[in-house]
Amino acid sequence: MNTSAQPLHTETAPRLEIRNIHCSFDDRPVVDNVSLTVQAGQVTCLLGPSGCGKSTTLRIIAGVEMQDAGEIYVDGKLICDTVYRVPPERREIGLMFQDFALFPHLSVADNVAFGLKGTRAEKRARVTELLEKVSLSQYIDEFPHQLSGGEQQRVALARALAPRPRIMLMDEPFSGLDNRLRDGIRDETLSLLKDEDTAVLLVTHEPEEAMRMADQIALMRGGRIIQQGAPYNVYTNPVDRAAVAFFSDVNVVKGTVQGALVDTPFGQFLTPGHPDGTEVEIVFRPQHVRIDFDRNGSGPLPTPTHGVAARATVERARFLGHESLVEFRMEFDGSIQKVTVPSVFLPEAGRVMWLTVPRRHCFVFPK
Ligand SMILES: Nc1ncnc2c1ncn2[C@@H]1O[C@H](COP(=O)(O)OP(=O)(O)OP(=O)(O)O)[C@@H](O)[C@H]1O
Repeated sequence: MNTSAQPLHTETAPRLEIRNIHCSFDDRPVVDNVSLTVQAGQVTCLLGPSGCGKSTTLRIIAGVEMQDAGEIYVDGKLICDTVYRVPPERREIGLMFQDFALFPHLSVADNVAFGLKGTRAEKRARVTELLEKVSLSQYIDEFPHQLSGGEQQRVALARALAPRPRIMLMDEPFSGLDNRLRDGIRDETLSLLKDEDTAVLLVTHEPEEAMRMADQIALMRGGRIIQQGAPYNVYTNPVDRAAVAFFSDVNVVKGTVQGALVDTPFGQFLTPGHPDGTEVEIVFRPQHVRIDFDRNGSGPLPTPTHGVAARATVERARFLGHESLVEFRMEFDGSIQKVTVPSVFLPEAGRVMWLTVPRRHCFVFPK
């Protein structure tokens, strides 16, 4: 039996694991019992609204902020708890922030070589390799002010990746970029990160960015991770109404539980686990509502798989470029429900129509 002190499960250990991290400022918990893992070659996005504690979590992992409780492991080896602490420069972590702050007096090559060790030739080879990967070889001897914002961002990425960090921490790295540049740079960044097999923890407040970049999303609110999983699962199995609303507009229909069922104009919904009298909300997204034309007051033909249709009147309709947004006033309670249609659909105000929502796209939450 091997009795020497070995790190636990190194073979299968995640590249980065944080366990039960707490951090308070002036007795106010800002990071509250946060645990997550990131595998090598994977991108985990810490997604949440401004002020929810994302950057503080990243700074704790980088070692520039100290947690009040909890541990950080890299490849199964403890690198930081409240007693033991590997200093930031020895954590093999690459950092990339929104203001990617290249050194203005250094050439592109010297910026990328900045954190590198080894001979001149070894450094030159790594710089050349990375600049090729970010398609900037022709700028090797230029200075940062001679490059566009997108090019500077790619140099910053090459600089952060040059020492082959075990982990990359990225804090809103694309938010300073022009909208039209962003998608292309995100995709290039993603393929380079995968190529380098580093583990990436990326902070963002933009759901589309997280959906585009992440293998795993950790949804954060008020210092806590409220849901973690693959983007598809987080989007399609939200834990509460706010989790739905974080990714898209929402529609809400209210009801009261009676015998594990709630009656709504869209038919009855099962509400297992909610006692009688509980007020619940049926939440659904505008893109999941189906519209049928009124056939002289008789409504659509019954289509049980789509659910029950409810009558509504067009309040207004707008074309948004990639879709049309139609707002309906519901006959049953006068509420406004939104529907998006992925084409030009601009019915006139006052027109009566029928709305149906497939059950699989409806979420039932206690109010
Ligand atoms: N050093 C500090 N001292 C006191 N309060 C702090 C400190 N650092 C952060 N905070 C507070 O902690 C909370 C979380 O900040 P943090 O920067 O982690 O949030 P965030 O989710 O990254 O938000 P944003 O996207 O706006 O940066 C904020 O209310 C912030 O004011």
